[in-house]
Amino acid sequence: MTETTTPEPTTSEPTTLTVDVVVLGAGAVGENVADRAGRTGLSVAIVEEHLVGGECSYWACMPSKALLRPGAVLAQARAVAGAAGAVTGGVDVAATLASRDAIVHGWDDDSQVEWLDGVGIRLVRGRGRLAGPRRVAVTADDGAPVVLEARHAVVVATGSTPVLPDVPGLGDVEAWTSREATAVRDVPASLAIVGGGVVATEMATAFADLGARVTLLVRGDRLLPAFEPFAGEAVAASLAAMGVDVRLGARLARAARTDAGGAHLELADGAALDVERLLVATGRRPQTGDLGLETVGLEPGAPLAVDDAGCVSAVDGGWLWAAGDVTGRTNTTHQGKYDARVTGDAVAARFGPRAGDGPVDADGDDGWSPLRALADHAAMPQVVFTRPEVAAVGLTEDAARAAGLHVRAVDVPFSSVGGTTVFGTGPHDDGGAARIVVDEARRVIVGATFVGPEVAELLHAATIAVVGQVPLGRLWHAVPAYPTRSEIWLRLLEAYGL
Ligand SMILES: Cc1cc2nc3c(=O)[nH]c(=O)nc-3n(C[C@H](O)[C@H](O)[C@H](O)COP(=O)(O)OP(=O)(O)OC[C@H]3O[C@@H](n4cnc5c(N)ncnc54)[C@H](O)[C@@H]3O)c2cc1C
Ligand SMILES: NC(=O)c1ccc[n+]([C@@H]2O[C@H](COP(=O)([O-])OP(=O)(O)OC[C@H]3O[C@@H](n4cnc5c(N)ncnc54)[C@H](O)[C@@H]3O)[C@@H](O)[C@H]2O)c1
Repeated sequence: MTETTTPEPTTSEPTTLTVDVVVLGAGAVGENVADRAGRTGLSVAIVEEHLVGGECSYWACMPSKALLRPGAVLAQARAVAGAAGAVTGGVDVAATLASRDAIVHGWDDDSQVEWLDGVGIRLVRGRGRLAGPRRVAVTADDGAPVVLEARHAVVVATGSTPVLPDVPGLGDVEAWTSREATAVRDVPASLAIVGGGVVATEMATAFADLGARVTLLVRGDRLLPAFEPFAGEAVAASLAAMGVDVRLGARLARAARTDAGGAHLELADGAALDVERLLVATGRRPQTGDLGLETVGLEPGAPLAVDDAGCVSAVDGGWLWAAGDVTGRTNTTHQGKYDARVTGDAVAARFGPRAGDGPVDADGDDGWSPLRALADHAAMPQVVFTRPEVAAVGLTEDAARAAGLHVRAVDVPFSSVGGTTVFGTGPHDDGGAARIVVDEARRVIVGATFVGPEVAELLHAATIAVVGQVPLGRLWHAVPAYPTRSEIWLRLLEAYGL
């Protein structure tokens, strides 16, 4: 379980470091794999080419939520009589950007590096590539080559990168991805966003709050296509009420740089617009293009398909593992970290000091083994921090039917709940709505969606109900407090017929 270093005689030769486990990528997922495997006594080295903490801490979850929170608070205050009068202005742009800077620690990862040091994980800074079985070659930041040899396992947690559509002229307009948007210093007067998913809707909300004139160019016929249709409809209506120009069925055909340095955009239907900035938010792909996958017989660029423990079973020997965005299996931090805990524990169970004490892939008493990421199949939660927020877990009605389940969807508006009156509703906000999707064969909830202001915190109850497969008859005895918006649960069960 020790770490050994073999310095080579000349500086051009690589230094070889041998550890039990090598983790490639120190985002939230890589850090959690390293922690879970390392806490059992395995020696772990983690390779990171940019900042320890990865996308989520510096360019994704945290800065985007910092940009969104002030507008959400102001909107909610405006919805409450007695508080509304105290709101005399809009979002304070300078203070919001300063708060974002503080939340991302000024893009400095000292505190996370300190944490790695504290738990005994060896950080190797630089770009890593697989160089055959159990070997990772790193070009360190100072240019010195390092070879990491893993006695037992290499875990890939290199995340994902934005996918840019093939639009003529896109390269000339220096289009933003979510990185530039979340790190914004000068808010553009006008911003066009291509995409209708999570990044597009969150950034449209944030930049409208920050004072930009926002145009949303959505290829499809609705926003947030992965969610229940009423979610995208509510967000589209709210964005329009905020002054965002939401164009459905809009295809960007061509882009060109304007004399002023902005972007001239031509749409497939012949319409055109000039904007100061263009943000492209058209999805992400697993980051496996330049990882040396070909040295272990895998195809570069493809997601690293894993089994429920996180093992890349296409590679012989059980030494290659992966977790997080790079697997194409999850696309949120919380679910990636869940996979990381499972994978770190599975690696420890297979190779750690207690390996051999018991079966490594045994199911728990109820079939839910801690060494298998089963929630990925049945109960992934996600919150979209738009206004209204969208909070969903499990299957949509359509997805459940496509999976062959005989389901019934039950819909209830939040206006039916006393707690909503106290919480407050605004002029363009009716309080929102909720849906549960019930598997009629088992009378359990397989999906739930809440749409409304600050519904994020309502989600975990639904996640527990879905993972716990709590029968509706038993849920009936879970009494929500009055007057809270959790009474939506009572209304949903009544609407079902209890
Ligand atoms: C704008 C935006 C907002 C988001 N908001 C949320 C949110 O609110 N909630 C949520 O749950 N999810 C959110 N997500 C998704 C979330 O950011 C990702 O799911 C999460 O970051 C994935 O974590 P990861 O560790 O797998 O990958 P990453 O965070 O991408 O980490 C991978 C790390 O590997 C490093 N790396 C890659 N290749 C190499 C290499 N060859 N050598 C060395 N290092 C390498 C990278 O530098 C990076 O640090 C958001 C995403 C975006 C784009
Ligand atoms: N709050 C959160 O949990 C959160 C926030 C932001 C991002 N994320 C995650 O980050 C990832 C990336 O987000 P995203 O919004 O970029 O992806 P997404 O998959 O959510 O949405 C992509 C959108 O782009 C559209 N699109 C795809 N190709 C296109 C093309 N060629 N032209 C025009 N439109 C096109 C799609 O129809 C879709 O509307 C997602 O997996 C998301 O879950 C999560």
